[in-house]
Amino acid sequence: TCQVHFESSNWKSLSIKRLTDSRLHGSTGLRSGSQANFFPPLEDAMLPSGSFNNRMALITGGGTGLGRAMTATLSQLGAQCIIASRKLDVLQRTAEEISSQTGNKVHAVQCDVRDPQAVSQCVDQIEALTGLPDVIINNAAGNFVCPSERLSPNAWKTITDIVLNGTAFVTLELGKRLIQNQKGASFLAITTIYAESGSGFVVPSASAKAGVEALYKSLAAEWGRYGHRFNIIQPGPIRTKGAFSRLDPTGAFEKAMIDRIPTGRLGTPAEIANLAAYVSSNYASWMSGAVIRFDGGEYVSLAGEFNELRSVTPDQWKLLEAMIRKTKGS
Ligand SMILES: CC/C=C\C/C=C\C=C\C(=O)SCCNC(=O)CCNC(=O)[C@H](O)C(C)(C)COP(=O)(O)OP(=O)(O)OC[C@H]1O[C@@H](n2cnc3c(N)ncnc32)[C@H](O)[C@@H]1OP(=O)(O)O
Ligand SMILES: NC(=O)C1=CN([C@@H]2O[C@H](COP(=O)(O)OP(=O)(O)OC[C@H]3O[C@@H](n4cnc5c(N)ncnc54)[C@H](OP(=O)(O)O)[C@@H]3O)[C@@H](O)[C@H]2O)C=CC1
Repeated sequence: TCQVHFESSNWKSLSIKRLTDSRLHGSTGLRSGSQANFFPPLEDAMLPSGSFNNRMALITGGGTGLGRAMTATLSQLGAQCIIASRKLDVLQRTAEEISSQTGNKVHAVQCDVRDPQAVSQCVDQIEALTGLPDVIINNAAGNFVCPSERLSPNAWKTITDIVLNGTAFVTLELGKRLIQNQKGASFLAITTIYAESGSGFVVPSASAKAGVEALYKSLAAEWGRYGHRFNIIQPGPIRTKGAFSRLDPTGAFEKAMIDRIPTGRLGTPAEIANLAAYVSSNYASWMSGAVIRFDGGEYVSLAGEFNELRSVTPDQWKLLEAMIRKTKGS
């Protein structure tokens, strides 16, 4: 039976008490993670094979993590891919591995997106290798958790240069050349759910990702006339070495994240790769200016003022309901 003593009628103190009381914690059966069984991730490519035949795709940061997964899916669906980032050895290894699995060529091009000259040279190289791409995925990013009072000017500049300026340099350089060549394209930016809400402890990333969203929504309006679509995916937490080593270095944060995600689990790289492939494909040719949150419900879970009441047990609800019903008038 439930042994909760109500010291006040404040539901928040009740909820916090429950979360820290191990005798009660197991009793709801709701937060055990078993709800993830309702939402199993599917790992195979969703679109028909050949959906990207004769199409060229550029994926920045395509050597690792989510960019690598998107490259693998696009390549499997027939695209010729170009992956670009700073570490050529990592890019070459990924390119060879994916190519050998899919039979479609993956090119590795070194590029630091913070440097507009390097971006221009990278696009020269791409033009020579494959011609201008039909699909551009701005996925490269930098981030780390840090109290804002500890950030140096260079720390701020490093993150905002990669995320906002890097995305702008790649997008503008390719956009101008595509316009000159009268070629249409799909642009996709990978942001994050806190681009919308802001978030403490990742302030340069939050500011830059919000800027990326403004850039993409603005260009969706301006460059439709040139045949360009611009869309945004905001992922929730998906385990990658790059993200988790910098945002949850001890691993202590992961359980709390899973507990607040209504689907009871992290996302997988293959799931976001399927969504990115759809958004970048001709099946989504009417989609532009869209912001797609892909987070298992984490954002709304964090936002709702009363969502902590999930941890109230049925017995506790009986008590709460009796208290509420006893109230007469205001
Ligand atoms: C758990 C996940 C849940 C949710 C995820 C949600 C959103 C995720 C968003 C993401 O973007 S995840 C992707 C993360 N991936 C990466 O960050 C990969 C690339 N990152 C890097 O290469 C580095 O981490 C980098 C961003 C710091 C850039 O490397 P670079 O070599 O160019 O920089 P420096 O090492 O020279 O540092 C520049 C500048 O920053 C200061 N700095 C670096 N780390 C920290 C830190 N941890 N705390 C405070 N400051 C830091 C460093 O000191 C330099 O400043 P100064 O010159 O010293 O002033
Ligand atoms: N994983 C997650 O939970 C979430 C991820 N995201 C977003 O997903 C995207 C991928 O992140 P994820 O795969 O997790 O992390 P990774 O660290 O694996 O990916 C980041 C990529 O960006 C590249 N990169 C970093 N700096 C530069 C630069 N200056 N020039 C060119 N490329 C650069 C890196 O390659 P290199 O080091 O070779 O330059 C790396 O391949 C990012 O936009 C991130 O913000 C958003 C929300 C959640």
